[in-house]
Amino acid sequence: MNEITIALGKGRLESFTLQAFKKLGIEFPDFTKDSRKLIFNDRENIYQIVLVKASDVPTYVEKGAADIGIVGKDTLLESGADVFEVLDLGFGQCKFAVAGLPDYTYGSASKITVASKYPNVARNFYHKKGMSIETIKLNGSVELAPLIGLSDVIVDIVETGTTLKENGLVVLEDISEISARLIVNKASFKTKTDRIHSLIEEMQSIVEREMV
Ligand SMILES: Nc1ncnc2c1ncn2[C@@H]1O[C@H](COP(=O)(O)OP(=O)(O)OP(=O)(O)O)[C@@H](O)[C@H]1O
Ligand SMILES: O=P(O)(O)OC[C@H]1O[C@H](OP(=O)(O)OP(=O)(O)O)[C@H](O)[C@@H]1O
Repeated sequence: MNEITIALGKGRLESFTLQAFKKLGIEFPDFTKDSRKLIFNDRENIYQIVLVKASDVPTYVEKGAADIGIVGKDTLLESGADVFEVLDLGFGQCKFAVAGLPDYTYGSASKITVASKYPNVARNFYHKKGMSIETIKLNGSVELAPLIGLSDVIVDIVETGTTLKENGLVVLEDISEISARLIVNKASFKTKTDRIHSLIEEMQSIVEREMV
């Protein structure tokens, strides 16, 4: 019987997650290979991973469809989900930044337009600076926006900086660091205490070991 359901986003965090569980002796079939299957059980049938769209991980965990989730801090911040964020897993590192054309300055414009996959993050960042903005929600290829006049700047993820560079854009301001986080449903944290606590502790020990 599966005791713990784990929501994981299809994409960049899959193989890191699989490796992390392997280090704990929790073995899943290699779901990173092309497959349309969405549910995978570990060898001992204690854990079940459900593969969902990355941006839906907080929803599955908040609603209790999954007990725990592995999700980028970016997605977690944007969602505002009511979950426990229990551990920084250390992988999936990148950062949030404001980017634009090299000569762009905020100047005296009364309102700037910001294109982003993360409109809530963008709004919060500018709100703290005391600036009001108009957000334009995009779902990808965000770097195009300032190039073709859709927005003044973008708020997006920067990892290697290649995408910005290849499109003639630069980081104008850093916002915050991002990495993958372990999140837990609030009710599961109470009802499945032993299993979840020991998983968090074991995960924490491998994260600390990797940092040395
Ligand atoms: N270069 C990068 N671009 C995007 N995300 C990155 C990058 N490097 C690390 N990450 C992290 O990996 C997480 C998952 O990224 P992935 O591209 O799989 O999902 P997504 O961008 O949310 O999904 P989708 O591509 O379906 O919109 C991100 O939420 C982020 O925390
Ligand atoms: O700094 P870099 O290493 O170039 O990585 C950053 C890029 O990666 C992400 O896009 P993604 O690949 O998820 O594609 P998308 O345009 O569909 O969001 C992000 O939105 C940037 O465009």
